[in-house]
Amino acid sequence: MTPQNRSGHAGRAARPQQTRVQPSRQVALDVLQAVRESDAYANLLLPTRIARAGLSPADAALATELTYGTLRLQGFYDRVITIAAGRPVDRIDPPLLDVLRLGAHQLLSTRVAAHAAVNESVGLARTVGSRSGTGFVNGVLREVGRHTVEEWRDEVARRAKNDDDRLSALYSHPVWIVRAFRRSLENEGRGEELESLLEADNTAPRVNLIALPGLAEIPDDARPDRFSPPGFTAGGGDPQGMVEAAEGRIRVQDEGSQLAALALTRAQAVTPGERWLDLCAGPGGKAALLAAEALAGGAELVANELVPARAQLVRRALAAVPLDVPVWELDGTVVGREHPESFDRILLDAPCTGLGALRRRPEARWRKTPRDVSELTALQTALLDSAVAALKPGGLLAYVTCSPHVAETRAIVADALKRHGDVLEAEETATIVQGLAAERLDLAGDPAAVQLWPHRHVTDAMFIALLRKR
Ligand SMILES: C[S@@+](CC[C@H](N)C(=O)[O-])C[C@H]1O[C@@H](n2cnc3c(N)ncnc32)[C@H](O)[C@@H]1O
Repeated sequence: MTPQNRSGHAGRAARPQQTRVQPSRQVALDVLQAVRESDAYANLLLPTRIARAGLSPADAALATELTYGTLRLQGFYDRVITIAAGRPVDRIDPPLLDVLRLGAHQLLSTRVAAHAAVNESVGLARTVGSRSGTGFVNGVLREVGRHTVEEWRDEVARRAKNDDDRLSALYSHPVWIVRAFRRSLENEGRGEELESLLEADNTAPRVNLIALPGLAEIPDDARPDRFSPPGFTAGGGDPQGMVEAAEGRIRVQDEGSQLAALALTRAQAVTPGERWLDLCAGPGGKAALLAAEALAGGAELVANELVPARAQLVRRALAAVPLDVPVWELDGTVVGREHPESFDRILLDAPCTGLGALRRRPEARWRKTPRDVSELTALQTALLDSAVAALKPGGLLAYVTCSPHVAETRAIVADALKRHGDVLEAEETATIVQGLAAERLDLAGDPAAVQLWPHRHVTDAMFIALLRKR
């Protein structure tokens, strides 16, 4: 594999053919740049950019695939680009690196013809940098395109420093995340599933929907979820159209999130007049499901969310349910002190690293650091203490994260059980979740908690632990 030894000021390169950049590639590049430069969230920015560019549905789908695919496999593409360019990626102009990543994705992971991928990338390079950069991009991508993805995988693996580095490179996850996932799987005696998990994280998630129980029905032509009774994927129809037509009574929601909320609401029969609290409710997906379940069972619900803009989203989500749900904007860590022993059931869907939702937030893996874990675990502990204080004796608490990191999951719960051992006990969450699921889940590890996985359950990696206050 021949590195490109040019300086990046490629006066010597053959002049690439002039091309008009195809708009979906321009949109993808704009989003990649915004993600890199201003920490934008691809899932929020992409729809706006697609609308602004007036892309057709086909072009919008291409822009989405290019953006998400490039962000997911960025770690692998960077290794390839390093070899092809003969220099580490941190010595490549960042705007040109965006173009190279997007080009490498087209060459190695799509059916885009190689000449189109290279020419379009050269066109994009022209829009972002100096004229000299176009020759560099042309040379590097021609080298990338000279080998198949399998050959690149072999080469990248051959150069890896150790096995964690190999997995990190091939599956495009930072090493610390590879190690965190391994630890969590080993904790369940399933360490051998690591590569399947890493691979599943690089697969686009299905758009999963929920028909809020008692308020909407799963459409006849839909495919019901395997596990969550109100969950489904759309048959032939457009999921977004379905959501709009149902005015919020049908919503987009991952199956794992549905199971987490249902674990709390269906763990035992609801006594009318029960008071429920969703302590960290924004943006309100689980709050809407809790509200529907509360309405059906005659319970009351309070939602709380610290961030006012997110509290607004909770109000919007709750508008679909004809139940009066107050939305507080309190710091959840003080709710226990201000409202002691006030609630029969509490959902603590804690702020977390989100490492369990990397399929849908592709850039998150490059942003999070181990330091985020330690900051979040302190907050998770404080929120859990507050939730325990706010729970009535006999009440039930669901501690939930969309992260499988042991420090954010089993360690937080074990620590709380130790500190509140006089009043708090673990429920057999696995039995409860199996009891409500439409089909038996393949669960492993300590049955006091449930860890869902993208590779095993095709859900986000949600963690659910039910705790009872004596
Ligand atoms: C994982 S999200 C909750 C997701 C939500 N349950 C849903 O299903 O849509 C965690 C939320 O906690 C909020 N949060 C962070 N710190 C908080 C605090 N101290 N008190 C209350 N909410 C907080 C965040 O703003 C975020 O909206």
